[in-house]
Amino acid sequence: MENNVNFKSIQDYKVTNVDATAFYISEFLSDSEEQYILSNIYSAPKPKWTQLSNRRLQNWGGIPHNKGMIAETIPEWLQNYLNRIDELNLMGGNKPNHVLVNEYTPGQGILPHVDGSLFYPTITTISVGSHIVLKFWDPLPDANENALDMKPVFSFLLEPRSLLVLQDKLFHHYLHSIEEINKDVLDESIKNLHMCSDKYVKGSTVCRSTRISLTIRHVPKTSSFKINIGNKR
Ligand SMILES: O=C(O)CCC(=O)C(=O)O
Ligand SMILES: [Fe+2]
Repeated sequence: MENNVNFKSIQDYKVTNVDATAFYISEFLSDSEEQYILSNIYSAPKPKWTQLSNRRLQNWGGIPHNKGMIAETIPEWLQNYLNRIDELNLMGGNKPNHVLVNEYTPGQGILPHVDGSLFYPTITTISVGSHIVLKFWDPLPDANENALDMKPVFSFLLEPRSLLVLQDKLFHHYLHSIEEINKDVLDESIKNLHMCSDKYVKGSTVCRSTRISLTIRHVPKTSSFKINIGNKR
């Protein structure tokens, strides 16, 4: 399958007008790759989906756990994209080994959170099917565990077929969320608009359709699970 972008270096895609560190690649995937990913995700058996209250998801590569992850083989259609991410050398020599697929219909989203210690601190996200706006929040210094105070600081437009990379303070410090709304206003809070296609015009409102994200990360501790069948000794 053809690769739309000839990378000189991921550094050429750094989002320079926000705190460290984000990279954004518009058109990371071709149209046919996007269709290929969508058709594979939607042909997964129904039990592969986990339904949450505000989205549904698929786990590939295993279920991350603080004691580690029992590694499951990633199918070839998906491994292909993990290899593409691996070539960018974003995970300190570790290979991406886990993919969380999230599906959001218009009006669905995800509450502010940080991804936490189960993962090597690089998040890579491929978006397909629709755009979405990812919003970042600064936790306030007097935040306590009961009521987490935070203020919105900026947002990124994630176009279909794009790749987003988050590291450093954008992994550890700022929370990220997707608002549960049907359309997004492309206002001045969106800091990567200049890196997006011209079709996304500043000040306009864009209606969401169903978006799938593939969050590709490295889970540090993995083991393979060996089943002993018929050997009781
Ligand atoms: O769908 C996205 O881009 C965000 C998903 C996310 O934040 C997560 O899975 O931790
Ligand atoms: Fe997240």
